Amino acid sequence: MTRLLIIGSLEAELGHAARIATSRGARLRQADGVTSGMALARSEGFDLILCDVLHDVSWLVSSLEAERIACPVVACGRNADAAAAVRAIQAGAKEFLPLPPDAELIAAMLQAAAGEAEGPVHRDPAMAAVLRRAEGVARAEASVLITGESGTGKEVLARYIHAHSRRANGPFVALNCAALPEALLESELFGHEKGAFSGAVAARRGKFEQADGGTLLLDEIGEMDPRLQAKILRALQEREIDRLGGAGPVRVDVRILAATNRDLAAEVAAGRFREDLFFRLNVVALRIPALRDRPDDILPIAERFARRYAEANGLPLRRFAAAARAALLSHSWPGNVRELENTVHRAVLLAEGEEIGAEAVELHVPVPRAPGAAQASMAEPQPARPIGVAALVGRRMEDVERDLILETLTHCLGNRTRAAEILGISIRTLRNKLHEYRAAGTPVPVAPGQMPVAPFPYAAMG
Ligand SMILES: Nc1ncnc2c1ncn2[C@@H]1O[C@H](COP(=O)(O)OP(=O)(O)OP(=O)(O)O)[C@@H](O)[C@H]1O
Repeated sequence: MTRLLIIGSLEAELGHAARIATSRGARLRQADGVTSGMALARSEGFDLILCDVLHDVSWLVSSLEAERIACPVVACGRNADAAAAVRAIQAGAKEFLPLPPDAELIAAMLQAAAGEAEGPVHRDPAMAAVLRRAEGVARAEASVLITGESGTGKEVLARYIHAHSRRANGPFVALNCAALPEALLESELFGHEKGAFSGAVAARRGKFEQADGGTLLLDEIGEMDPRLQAKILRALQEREIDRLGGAGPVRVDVRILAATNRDLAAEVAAGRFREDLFFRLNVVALRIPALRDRPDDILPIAERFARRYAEANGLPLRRFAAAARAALLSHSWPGNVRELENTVHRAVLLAEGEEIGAEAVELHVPVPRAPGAAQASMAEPQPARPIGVAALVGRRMEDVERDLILETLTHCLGNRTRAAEILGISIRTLRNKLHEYRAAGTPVPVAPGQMPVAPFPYAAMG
């Protein structure tokens, strides 16, 4: 079930959008303005926010960013208001929804916000066995530990378990435990009262409370600090949590799924992960095989992505030519399904002609990892031209940053959202940097279709 927040009056067209959304199963909340909308976002957590352009979309997006509330914002406005649409996208809105709303468009938005609504694609017997087992345990209440290399589909499997569980109508909330420093992770998990620490300007419900009645996925749990591991254990055993600065425990009804690409048993043996928590989480263990170990999945998953990215870019659906299929099957996919997704995305944009040919399928040879580097670094496509850090010595930080940003953008065919994701910076930061580079006369890559007259992939202005 998608949790939707609408900011704006429900009296006119937005009311119609709200009715379509609820008829498609969304759970709806409404706020009259961005300030009250922010207050709801802090306390409840949403999968999607629809904001009327009559309100300050830019303030909303930057406030969400500043408070690290990850939630896509779709701006909406009257059909003819092209300038408002451009302003909203520039302000960081993910999409623009013209009003009066189109029912199919709303359905597609809700589906995209709910994540993998289509479920995992599979043809290989190895993956079929994992999914059978997942379905079997879905209806139980036990915790499940999902392991597998980075990008194998651990979150997709967690959503699948949630969708087949008795909690399917409750929220599914995911948190990446490696993405935040310990203090922030703690308040993200358990919430805090206003003034609990400097910077806690308003009370905020944590992920445990947001997931009440549903499922909480703790992704990359192997990275969690032992002190927080103890708090998670308490939440599992007592079914209650303590907000930071809170007056007393809060009861929560949450099923925990945990995912990791580490060998947690080895982490326990090394004294880095609590044994009691490990046993508690590991009641049921599901291991997703690496993509290279389930070759029959490669082509069906590639076809799903080819369809998805053709639709998203308004391009015709094309089949893979025989040579392209052979190339996909011969690669070892160190970045697993995520790498396949990036490769197919690029191929869809690069392909010319009736079919997606082998020349559009760019496969990158992985760069050897530095000792101790997180495995997650293998998830993203590798740089086209591997460079050792030592080779950068003597260069200015600023120049290296610019080259990295532009190279990543080229690699993403000018897609800024994707580039910002890979670089780990906000779209806004990326946009500001690109403005600077352009102002200094450096050409900046643009996405195909964005600048029809400019030669791809570089345009002097974008
Ligand atoms: N079987 C599948 N069918 C369709 N899409 C899939 C499948 N498995 C993974 N994906 C897609 O591949 C990408 C990576 O999947 P996901 O985020 O679930 O991996 P992960 O193992 O959780 O990654 P990480 O270890 O980095 O957290 C996502 O875009 C997801 O939608």
